[in-house]
Amino acid sequence: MALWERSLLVVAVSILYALLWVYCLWQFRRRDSGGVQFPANAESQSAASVLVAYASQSGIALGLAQQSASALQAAGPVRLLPLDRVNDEVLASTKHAFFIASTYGEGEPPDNGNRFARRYLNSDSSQFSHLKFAVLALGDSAYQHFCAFGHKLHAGLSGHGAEPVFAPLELDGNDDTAKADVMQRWYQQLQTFGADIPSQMPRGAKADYQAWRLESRQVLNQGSLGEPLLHLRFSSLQENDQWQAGDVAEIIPRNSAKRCAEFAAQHQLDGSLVLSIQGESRSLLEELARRDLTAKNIAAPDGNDVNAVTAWLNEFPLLAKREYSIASIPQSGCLDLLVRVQCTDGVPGVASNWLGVHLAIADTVMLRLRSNPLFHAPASNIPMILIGNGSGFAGLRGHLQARKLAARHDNWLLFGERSADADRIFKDEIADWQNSGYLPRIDLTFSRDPNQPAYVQDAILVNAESIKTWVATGAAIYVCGSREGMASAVDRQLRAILGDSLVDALSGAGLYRRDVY
Ligand SMILES: Cc1cc2nc3c(=O)[nH]c(=O)nc-3n(C[C@H](O)[C@H](O)[C@H](O)COP(=O)(O)O)c2cc1C
Repeated sequence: MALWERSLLVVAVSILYALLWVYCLWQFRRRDSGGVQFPANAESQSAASVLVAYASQSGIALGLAQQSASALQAAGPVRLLPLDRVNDEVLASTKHAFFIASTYGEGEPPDNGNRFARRYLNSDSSQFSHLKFAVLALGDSAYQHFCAFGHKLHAGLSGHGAEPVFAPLELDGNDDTAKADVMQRWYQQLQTFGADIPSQMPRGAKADYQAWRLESRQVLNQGSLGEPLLHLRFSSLQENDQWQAGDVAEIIPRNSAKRCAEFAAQHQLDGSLVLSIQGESRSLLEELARRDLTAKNIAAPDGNDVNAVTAWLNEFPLLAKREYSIASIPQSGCLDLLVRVQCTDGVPGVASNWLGVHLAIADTVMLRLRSNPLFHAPASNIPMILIGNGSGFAGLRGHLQARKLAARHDNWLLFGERSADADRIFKDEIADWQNSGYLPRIDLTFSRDPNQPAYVQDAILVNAESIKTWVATGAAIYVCGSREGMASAVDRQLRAILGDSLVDALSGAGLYRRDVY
C-alpha cells in the first residue's frame, strides 16, 4: 500500500473512531448500559432526588430495580440507572438511593457495576453525608461469597458518609419462596418512602412454570475429549410463548427415576409410600425426584411411618432451578438449549445428567421464560461481532437466527472449541449461514488443534485491525460462554487492542454485552 493510501486509511479510521465516541456518548446519555428502556419519562427525571441503581449481569436485579422504581414513582420522580452511571453529580443531587446489586465471580460486581466499584469502593475520598441509602443484595447461597458485592456496596457507601436507612437485605435468586419473602420486606421498607407495593409480587415457587416437551436430543460432540454437549429441542404445550434472542430458560430439575429408586433402597424405604406434603399427594419416589439428595446425609427413620418419613424428607431442600441461555428464537418453532453434561470429581451433575441422559423423548420439563434485556439484540442497523466458546454458542445462535430473519448480513462469529474433528458444533448450520451470506466473517479456533492450537481470545489478537475497523463502524460485541476460561481472556484482549476507555464506553453504550457463566 502506498504511503498516501496508508495515510488516507489512518485518517478514515480516526474519523470513524471519533464518530463512534460521539455515538457511544449519545447512546450512554440516551439509555442505560444495557440498552434497557427506562420506565416512562424517567429520562426526564434527572432532577429526581430518589435514585434506584442496579448492578446486574443476567437481568434479575435489573427487573427488580425496574419494579422498585415504578413502585417509588407513586411518591414522585425516580431515576433508574445502572450502577456505572452513578457518579458524583448523580449522588450530589440524590437524597434517597436504593441499590439492587448482584454478585459475580468471587464476590465481584457484574459488568455494569465495575466502574462504580473501581471509583468508589476502593477509596472514600468523596463524602456523601447528605445521602440516605439501602441495598438489596442478590446472590446465590451456593457461592462462598454470598451477596458479597451488595455488602461491599453497603460498606463502601457507609465509608463515604452515606447513611443506611435499613440493613442490607440478602436475596437468594435460586430460592423462589425466600425471594417472595425478602421482596415483601424490601417493599415494606420502600413503602415508608411512599412506594406503592406492586400488585404483582415476585413469582412464587411454581408460578409461571409451564410444561415443555422434549422433542429431540442430539450429542453435538461425538468423540470429544470433553464432556458431552447436547442439543435439546423442546416444544411448548401452550400457545404464544414469547421470548427473544438473549433470553433465559429457567428449569426445575429432577433426580432421575434410577437415582430415586437407589436412594429409597439405600435407606430401606418403600418408594410407593404415599405422602401428603403441603396439601399434595405424591409417592415417596416422586417426592425424592424433587429434592436435593446431596444436601444432607441423615439416616432415614426405621420402618415406613408416613409422618416420620415426611419429616425426614423435609430436611432435604427442593432442587434449585437452573438457568440456560435459550439457543433459538420463537420463529424457529421450538425452544433449543445446549447443555453440557457436568461431572465433578466423578459425581454427575443433577440437572445436566437428568436433561442430557435420563429425560426421555416426549417427557416434559417445567420451564419458565425469563427476559434478559442486558443480552438483547442491538439496534437492527448495527453490525455484530459474536464471540464465544462451547455451550456459549447457545446465546449467540439465537442472535444469528434473529439476524437472518432481519436480513442483516454484517455478522462476524469468533468461536472456540477443543478439536476440529469432534467439537465442530453446528457445522452444517454455520455453513448454511456462510453460504447464504449471513456470516461473511468467521474465525473458528480449536485449542487441541495439532498444527495451530488456539483459543478464541487468540483470534482477537490476530484480527485486531479488523476488530478495530468493525468497532469503528459501530459494531456491537456480544460474548457468551465461560466467564473465567474465555470471557475474562477475551475482555483482556479487547482492552489490549481497543483500550480500557473505549471498551468501557462500548459497555456503557450497550455495544459490549456479555452472557457469561
Ligand atoms: C459465574 C457466576 C458467578 C457468581 N458468583 C456469585 C458469588 O460469588 N456470590 C453470590 O452470592 N452469587 C454469585 N452468583 C449468583 C448471582 O449473583 C445470582 O444468580 C444473581 O441472582 C444474578 O442476578 P443478575 O441476573 O441481576 O445478575 C454467580 C453467578 C454466576 C453465573
